[in-house]
Amino acid sequence: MTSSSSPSQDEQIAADPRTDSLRADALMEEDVAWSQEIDGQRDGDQFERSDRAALRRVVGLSTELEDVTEVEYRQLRLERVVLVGVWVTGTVQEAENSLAELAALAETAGALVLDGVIQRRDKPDPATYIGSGKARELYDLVLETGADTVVCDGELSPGQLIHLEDVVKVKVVDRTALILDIFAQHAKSREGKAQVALAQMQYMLPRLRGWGQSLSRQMGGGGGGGMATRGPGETKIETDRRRIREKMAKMRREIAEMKTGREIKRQERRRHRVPSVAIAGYTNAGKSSLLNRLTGAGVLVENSLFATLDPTVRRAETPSGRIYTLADTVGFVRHLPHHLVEAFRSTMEEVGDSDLILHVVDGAHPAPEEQLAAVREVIRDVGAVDVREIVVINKADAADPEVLRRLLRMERHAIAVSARTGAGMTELLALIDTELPRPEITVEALVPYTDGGLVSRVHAEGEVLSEEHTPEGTMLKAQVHEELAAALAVYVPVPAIG
Ligand SMILES: Nc1nc2c(ncn2[C@@H]2O[C@H](COP(=O)(O)OP(=O)(O)OP(=O)(O)O)[C@@H](O)[C@H]2O)c(=O)[nH]1
Ligand SMILES: [Mg+2]
Repeated sequence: MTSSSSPSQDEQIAADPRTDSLRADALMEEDVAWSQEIDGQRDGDQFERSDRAALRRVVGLSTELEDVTEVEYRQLRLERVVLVGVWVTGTVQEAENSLAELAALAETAGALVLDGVIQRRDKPDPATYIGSGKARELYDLVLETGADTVVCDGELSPGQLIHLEDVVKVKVVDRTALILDIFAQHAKSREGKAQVALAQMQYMLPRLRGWGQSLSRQMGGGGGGGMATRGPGETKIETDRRRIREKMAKMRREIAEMKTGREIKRQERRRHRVPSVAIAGYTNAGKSSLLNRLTGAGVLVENSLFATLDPTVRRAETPSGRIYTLADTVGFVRHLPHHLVEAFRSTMEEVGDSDLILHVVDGAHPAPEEQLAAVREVIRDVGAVDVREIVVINKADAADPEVLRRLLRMERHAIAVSARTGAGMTELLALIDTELPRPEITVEALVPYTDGGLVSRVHAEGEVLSEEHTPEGTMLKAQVHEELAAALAVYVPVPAIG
């Protein structure tokens, strides 16, 4: 149909007979703004489509392409997607934010976002997620944009995926699958990879029939019947299912073993009573940037969602010289797939186990309050309700000062900082110092110079109130934790009986 060198755009224009005559003009346009040009000259039918559409178009969603090489690169290996959301509750702004986030997720997964629509409904359609009429309009949009995948903003049942695929004639995936895919791409450690693989298998198991298996659709209701009614395909699916279950069991055993190693390290830290601070927060809030800024850790920072999947723990020191650990954690997202919450529970327990949570929120995001709420929900989920929290409002350099004021008013225990410029870091460090639990036991001990290691420990793990070098050894007065107090007990001078 076309002999041009940039096939997909041409094809998609040419494929639509209504725009065929516009093709030559469109090709002369230098940039990708062609779609608006064509929009302006649409025939009546198309205007009507947008008029009657309860499918509300969310503007500004298309992936911004920086240069031609990127266009070619993306077209070679990436999927072209159209997003669709069902807007059940809340304001239109909230619904649009959710779809904008889905667009960011899709881009993080490597897709090119062509368009996005939302439909207002009381609840998602049990058969096709969006209403069946709207599903046919979605099919038009798929044709028009040349998309090869539709991404739905929710978790769809296996049946909904199949039925919607039937109508739109391209692959349909949901938010859960998308997030699983990103996690799979980003996991680096052996444990992280295993956890994601396990979550993917859990997700796949009930959907095994779904993927292009017309057979399962013919079988209909629940696949009752005995051997006699069972086709060869069904047997294959059952075999697959059994294999997946076996793999999952093996994976669970492996994960349990890997977890032990991390547990031991964590207990070691606990035994030494090193206070721990966990940096938690919504994905892309700037958690890794903050860790880097506070400790020079050199952790990967990326403007993409879920850049961090493997928890990093670094040693840090308060201005007063106390040692503590600072842990970077996996980012949170609204509607975090249940399987992933389970898979990453052990990682998130790191948050629950800490003495202090630095809850990082992106002050420059359009809806920081929603992010705060979503993160708190997960924190509650992993049972970390009793841990003290400092809300760290990040990206103060880019945020609207009015929003910063609003957040600071709302959150009693909050501080505005910028991990990028370093603004607010001194204050944050001081705040961490005051919030970290202090050792409770006051001791006075005369530690001989032969046991200098113990003096160093008191400095690192406790708080030295006074220190004096005498001929017999170091005279220390300090606040220490129980174990250290026990170690010092032998050097506590026995009061003279007078
Ligand atoms: N303007 C501005 N941008 C920032 C600031 N802190 C971080 N960023 C940017 O925000 C993006 C995300 O930063 P990360 O530190 O990777 O965020 P994260 O919370 O670790 O993200 P995940 O690991 O993906 O959950 C990067 O592009 C950073 O450069 C800041 O204070 N100001
Ligand atoms: Mg990170």
